Amino acid sequence: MIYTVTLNPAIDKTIFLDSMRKGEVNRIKKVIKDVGGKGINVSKVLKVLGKESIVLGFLGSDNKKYFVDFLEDANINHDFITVDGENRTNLKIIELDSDIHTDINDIGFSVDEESVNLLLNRISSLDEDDVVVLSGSIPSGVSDDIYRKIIETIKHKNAKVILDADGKALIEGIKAKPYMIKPNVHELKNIVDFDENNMDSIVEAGKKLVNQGIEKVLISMGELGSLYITKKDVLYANPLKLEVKSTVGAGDSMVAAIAYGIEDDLFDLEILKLASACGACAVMTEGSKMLNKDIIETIKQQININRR
Ligand SMILES: Nc1ncnc2c1ncn2[C@@H]1O[C@H](COP(=O)(O)OP(=O)(O)OP(=O)(O)O)[C@@H](O)[C@H]1O
Ligand SMILES: O=P(O)(O)OC[C@@]1(O)O[C@H](CO)[C@@H](O)[C@@H]1O
Repeated sequence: MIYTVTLNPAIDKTIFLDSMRKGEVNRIKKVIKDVGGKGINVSKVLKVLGKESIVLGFLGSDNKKYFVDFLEDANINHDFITVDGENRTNLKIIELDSDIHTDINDIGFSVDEESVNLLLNRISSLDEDDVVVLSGSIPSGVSDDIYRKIIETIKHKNAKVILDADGKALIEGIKAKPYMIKPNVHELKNIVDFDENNMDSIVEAGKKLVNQGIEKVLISMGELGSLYITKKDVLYANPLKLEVKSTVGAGDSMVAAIAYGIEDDLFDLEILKLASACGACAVMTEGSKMLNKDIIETIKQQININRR
């Protein structure tokens, strides 16, 4: 089974306006709302790909129904620990005149120690060979080394953990040597030093992490495509020229494809192809709405993978 963990779910509120004028009243032209949070997004894409998963994590009691109704309508399994407070609303601002996209992510609820222990217990009961996705920011009250603790709890069971985090959560998390990580270039900068304008230097940074014991590193580089680095191989996926509707969830869509590929024992090349198609499809989709499987299949045919 694939488990996704979302410690800090979010309602993604995408607002469209002509341009943002600081210090003035700005009028919104259009709003869309989606149920989001990185792990939840991964489970949404897995559903589209035809794969079952279970969403774990924390869910604030105040607006819990909005999330539960969405997940149940979409037939996505969930088993959250309910905590006091409200799930955050993250603003995704799209300025139509300049096509600038800005994210303003809220802090979210605070979690008590008892709830953290309940989650750790729930995760410790996972089965051998499960695939576990740990992604997104850590709410207040939860320590920065939570992902490290979770990985240490389940690693001996042969569970394969994919970690997609930023800052201290990533720095701490990689100490437990997850099976795979999916940093973007900015996140990678937090853990290794390299020249982001030089592809060879980015590859070397990925290799350094593989040599430290992380088996696979997928580095997403936005409009420049992505690199998939293992002990045996360095694969590069060319980007496609796309109409960018929203990059929100592009990384999560790649992570979903990786989880799918790991569970189905796909070759790395196939995983990267599917991940790139899912990432591209997310970019072509408004907000963090559910992707379309036919579009993913069509895009997959256009992805070129080169060995480096
Ligand atoms: N502007 C773009 N044009 C074409 N493809 C893109 C673009 N932005 C993203 N992608 C595709 O989506 C993948 C993931 O994007 P990105 O590197 O921005 O992930 P991310 O920063 O983790 O995203 P997020 O945190 O918003 O989910 C890229 O590797 C690429 O395949
Ligand atoms: O604040 P975090 O947890 O880092 O990121 C949260 C978030 O930006 O990630 C998803 C896109 O990847 C969105 O659905 C959500 O709003």
